[in-house]
Amino acid sequence: MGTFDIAVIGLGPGGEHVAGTLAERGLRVLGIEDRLVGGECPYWGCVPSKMMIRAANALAEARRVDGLAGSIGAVRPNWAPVADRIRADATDSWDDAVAVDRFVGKGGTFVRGTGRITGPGRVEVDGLEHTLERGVVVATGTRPAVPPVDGLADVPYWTNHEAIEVEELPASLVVLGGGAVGCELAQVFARFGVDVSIVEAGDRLLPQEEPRAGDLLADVFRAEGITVRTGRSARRVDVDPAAGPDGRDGVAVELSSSETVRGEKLLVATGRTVDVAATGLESVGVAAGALTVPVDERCRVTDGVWAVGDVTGEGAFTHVAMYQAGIVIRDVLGEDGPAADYRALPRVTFTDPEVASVGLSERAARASLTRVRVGTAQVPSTARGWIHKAGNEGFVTVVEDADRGVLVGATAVGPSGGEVLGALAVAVHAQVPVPTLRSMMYAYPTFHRGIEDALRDLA
Ligand SMILES: Cc1cc2nc3c(=O)[nH]c(=O)nc-3n(C[C@H](O)[C@H](O)[C@H](O)COP(=O)(O)OP(=O)(O)OC[C@H]3O[C@@H](n4cnc5c(N)ncnc54)[C@H](O)[C@@H]3O)c2cc1C
Ligand SMILES: NC(=O)c1ccc[n+]([C@@H]2O[C@H](COP(=O)([O-])OP(=O)(O)OC[C@H]3O[C@@H](n4cnc5c(N)ncnc54)[C@H](O)[C@@H]3O)[C@@H](O)[C@H]2O)c1
Repeated sequence: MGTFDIAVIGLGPGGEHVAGTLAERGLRVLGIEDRLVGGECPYWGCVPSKMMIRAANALAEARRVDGLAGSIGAVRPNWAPVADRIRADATDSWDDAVAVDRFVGKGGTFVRGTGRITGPGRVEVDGLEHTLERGVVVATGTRPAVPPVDGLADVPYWTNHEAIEVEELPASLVVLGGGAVGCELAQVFARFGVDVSIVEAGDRLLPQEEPRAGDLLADVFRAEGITVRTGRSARRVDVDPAAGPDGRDGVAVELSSSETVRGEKLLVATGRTVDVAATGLESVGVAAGALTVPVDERCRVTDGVWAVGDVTGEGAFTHVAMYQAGIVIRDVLGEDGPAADYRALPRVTFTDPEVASVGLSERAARASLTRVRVGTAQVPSTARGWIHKAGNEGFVTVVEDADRGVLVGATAVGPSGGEVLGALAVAVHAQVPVPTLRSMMYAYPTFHRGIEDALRDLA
């Protein structure tokens, strides 16, 4: 039992930033983490998946040498350096000692355990209660959502954890879910020679994005040998002795369309879920059935309780968690600063081509605004796209609120789509007038010059 100024439950990117900064600023901070300090992002999310993508993209580029720069013969993928790098460089063999020391070095008190709010100003960690004089920050993130599919619980499926920790690749993989996790990992494994089938319940891959982004990605995936099935979900999953190599069991997934997809392994990437009740938030007034933790523009849940990161449902991205953490740090310290504003929330799915977007899609804009204009430029038709040749698939789309003359959304699909997004995010965030965007210079021949073409196409 102890008395602190603040307790932070969950030390993923959001919680770790709040806890470390407030400790550095002299507050008595109790940091509570039941797994690894750093959370999903460094151990099973952004960082190792982007190392996998970097390696897979190197293979894809090598395969593009033919027709551009001669011939290097067949490229022979080897997963070992990727697994080694994830173990040694990214995750320290899934050991967070360095991160714990860093937090303690800033003056924080660390406890490994499961935290739970028991009432205003009170937190319990594995049976021990602590008193908080300023409050509690909930930053407990998400866990994989596993759909209620018959038989699924009886087969040894992968979530992002097993997919990231894999040392030896399977011969074949069924990926359930064509969102960000499913698409990124499907392409990685396929580029390393795994026979990948992806099944997405929505009409297209990345259904949250502009429809033409998902369609384009499906074309690229099919050209790379990935089997893409959209508009179908899993009805039943069974162990299938015939689906694994050398007599090892695999899985058979029966789809709503009655087709059966077989693979040595099954990756479930069908979204994430927040466990509101487990954090005890009902003791401070949050409805037990809430799907996410409701917060105001200062990330306050109620007096003396804040929430940051995936739990808030404002966007499951590390940059959202860090952004909200900054707001909570200021609020706890009584400092001024801008309130949360998600109009220019950027999203990048790091497939090849990258699918990057900010703000509203065309559909969302048309649903909420009176006059909308949209412009699109195809990357292969831009000077840089044409020069780039192999791997140049993509487009830039801009969405304008025509009454105000500002962009409210944009999408950049293509090589370095996430980098092209930078300029578009500034335009949406700062509400730069479209005539101003049209009158500036765009360096020749860059990918971001496609923005100028898309602006010219606004209609
Ligand atoms: C495969 C994959 C790739 C991704 N790639 C990207 C990317 O490229 N870019 C990007 O921006 N985002 C990416 N994300 C999303 C990103 O990882 C999350 O948005 C981010 O980790 C959220 O941070 P958080 O602090 O909200 O929660 P988390 O990272 O989930 O951390 C929450 C922590 O709280 C702990 N915890 C939970 N309950 C308790 C409790 N009761 N007591 C104590 N501790 C508790 C958990 O163990 C966990 O460590 C990716 C996610 C995945 C799965
Ligand atoms: N590059 C990045 O920033 C990045 C990368 C990975 C993950 N993330 C974050 O993590 C979050 C979680 O990623 P995710 O891909 O697990 O979730 P997601 O919500 O992005 O995608 C899940 C997909 O699964 C589909 N689905 C749901 N149930 C299904 C079923 N029974 N059968 C077939 N398909 C089904 C959904 O239609 C959806 O398209 C993302 O929303 C994103 O915010 C970000």
